[in-house]
Amino acid sequence: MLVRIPDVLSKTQVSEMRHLIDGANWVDGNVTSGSQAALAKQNEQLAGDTLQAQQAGNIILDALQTNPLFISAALPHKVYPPLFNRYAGGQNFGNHVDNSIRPLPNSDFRIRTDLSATLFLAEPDSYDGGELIIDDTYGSHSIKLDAGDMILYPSTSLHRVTPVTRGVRVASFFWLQSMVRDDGQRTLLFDMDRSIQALTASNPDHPSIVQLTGVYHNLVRRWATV
Ligand SMILES: O=C(O)CCC(=O)C(=O)O
Ligand SMILES: [Fe+2]
Repeated sequence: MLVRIPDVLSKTQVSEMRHLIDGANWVDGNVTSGSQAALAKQNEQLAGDTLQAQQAGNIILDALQTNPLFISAALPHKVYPPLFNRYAGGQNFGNHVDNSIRPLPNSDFRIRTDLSATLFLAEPDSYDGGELIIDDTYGSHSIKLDAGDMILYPSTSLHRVTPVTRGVRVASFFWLQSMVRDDGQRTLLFDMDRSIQALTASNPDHPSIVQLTGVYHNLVRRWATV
C-alpha cells in the first residue's frame, strides 16, 4: 500500500530545515548503500553524524509522532533516524529494493525495513525529473510531491528515482519497522481505522463504534509484535 501523508512539515518548517541542511556537509550518497544499490545510486547525502542531520531528523520524528495518518498507516515500532539526499545535474537512482535489515552505525539499534519513506523538501516546480517511481502489483506509480509531503511505501517494492535534469531535488528518506510486519494485514487495519474514524465523525453515537473499535484492537493484538 502506498500512502501519501500530506503536510508532515509546514512550509515554514521546510524552509527552516533547508536553511539548516543546505550548507552542511554533503557526501557521496553511497555511504549507506548495499552493494547492488551502490551501483545504481548517484546522489549526495548529508553526512549522518552531523549536528544538522540530527537536528533536522529530530524535527521530522517529532512531527511524525503526532501525525494520526502516519501512525494509522505505519503502526510504527522502530523508526530509523531520517537521512537526507539531493540530486542535481542528471543524478538519479536506478532500480533497487532497499536492504532488509538496517543497522545504525556505532549502536546496537537495527531494524527490519517494512516501510520506506521519502519526505520531499523541494517544491516540484523547482526541479525537472526526480520522480520516485514505485512498482507494485498494480503497475508503476510516479511520485513527486509538494515540499512537506511524504510518501510511505512497502520496502519490498522495486523503486527508482529518475534523473534530475534542472534544479535540485532535496528530500529526507528513511525506513521503519512496523508493529505489523505484513503489508496486507497493515492495509486492512488502516482501512478499518479510517472507516471507524469516518463513522465516528458522521455519526458519533452509532452503537457499532464500540464494537468495531474493539475488533480493530483485537486484530492489532493478534497481529502486532512489539
Ligand atoms: O530519493 C528517494 O526518494 C529515494 C531514495 C532511495 O530509494 C534510497 O535511498 O534507498
Ligand atoms: Fe531505496
